[in-house]
Amino acid sequence: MSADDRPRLLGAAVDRVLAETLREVAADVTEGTVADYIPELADADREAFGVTIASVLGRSYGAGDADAPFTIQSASKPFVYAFACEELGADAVHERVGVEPSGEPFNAISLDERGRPENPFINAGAIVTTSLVPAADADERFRRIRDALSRFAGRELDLDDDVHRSEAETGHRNRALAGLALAAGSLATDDVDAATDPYFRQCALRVTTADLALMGATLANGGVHPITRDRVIGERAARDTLSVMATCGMYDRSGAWAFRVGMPAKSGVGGGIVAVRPGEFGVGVYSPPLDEAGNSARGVAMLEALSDRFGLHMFDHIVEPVSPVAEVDVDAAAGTVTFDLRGELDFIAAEQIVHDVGRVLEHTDARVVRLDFGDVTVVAGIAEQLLGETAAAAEAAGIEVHAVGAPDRVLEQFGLADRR
Ligand SMILES: NC(=O)CC[C@H](N)C(=O)O
Repeated sequence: MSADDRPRLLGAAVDRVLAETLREVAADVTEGTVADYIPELADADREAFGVTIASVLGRSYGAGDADAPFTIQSASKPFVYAFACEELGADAVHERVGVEPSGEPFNAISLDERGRPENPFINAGAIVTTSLVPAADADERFRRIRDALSRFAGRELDLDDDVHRSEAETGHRNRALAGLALAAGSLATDDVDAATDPYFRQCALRVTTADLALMGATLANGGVHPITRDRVIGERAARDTLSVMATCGMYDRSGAWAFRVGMPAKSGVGGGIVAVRPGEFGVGVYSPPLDEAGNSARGVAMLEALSDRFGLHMFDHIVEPVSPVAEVDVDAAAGTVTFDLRGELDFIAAEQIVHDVGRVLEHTDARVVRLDFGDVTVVAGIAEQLLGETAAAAEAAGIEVHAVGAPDRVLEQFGLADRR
């Protein structure tokens, strides 16, 4: 083994599981039809099949045709939506497009009672979202979208001219959807082409599963690219995007997807799917044959298998979280009790702390409680309230509460800055 092989070897276990799962899925899933309503897509290699997982720490794991290029198609939509939310604020975006799963195919004629497409991930809503990106004309709009998507990927994405031309020549239904949105007052320009032209080009941007995985990892990481460290969007826009991906990402299979896979995701007719494990990683999968809903058949099966194998469903039960109280130290002579706290303090952690403090106070006559935050990483809003109110109640009962060992930021967070 050369020194150069060593870093690679450290991730080999994940690469191996990915390769094995890919092989099993390829053997099990043989149905699906390559999209041909955009003529140029019909030439895709049916057997191409690849996967990449990119973690928020910047490491990537892959198998199969992980680096094969394909057009991003509808997997561009969450990133353009995120960009529009970042530029305009989510409220302005939702003046013109909703956030309801449509229960309909990707190319459905969709307008709600307010004249808005149901969500930004079906074509009608995606075209409206593209039209919202502030720009003087179609060229500038596309340039801004390409720049934004390139920042999500961490490299300059290029356009597949043939696929773009092919869709521009045949995309009459999308032009009609843009026309309906214009008539209903939801398109942000009065020139249909100024919306559909950049939309067709955004769909024809070329990516690999490695790009999709990093784009997903940027969302997983609250909007910061794991490798370039570029803050592409704010945390709120990242959260908003993941919310819509969780409910609307897989068209009229969004319910079955949430049930079986349980990860925010978005598919494209080029055969790509991007999925996200918030806080942890992004996944990119590629296989051109599509199921009846227009989602990559093997891609869906691959993510189902990974979700099962790695326990990735967002509602999987975390059995026993470690106790937020690492140690309790009673100094009877001094009349103090010190609680060494650790980790991420969410509601349950705060509940545990309050419970432990109460029990210790019942069994000692300590008059001073010291909460040591030295090893605490985050205090969630709800934990902040619970601990703050407990501290106030304890003081009312004649027990002093001191917060120690925490950065000021954490102390201020729950009103203990003056209790040191
Ligand atoms: N589902 C998709 O990927 C559709 C994208 C494609 N460019 C279209 O508008 O038809």
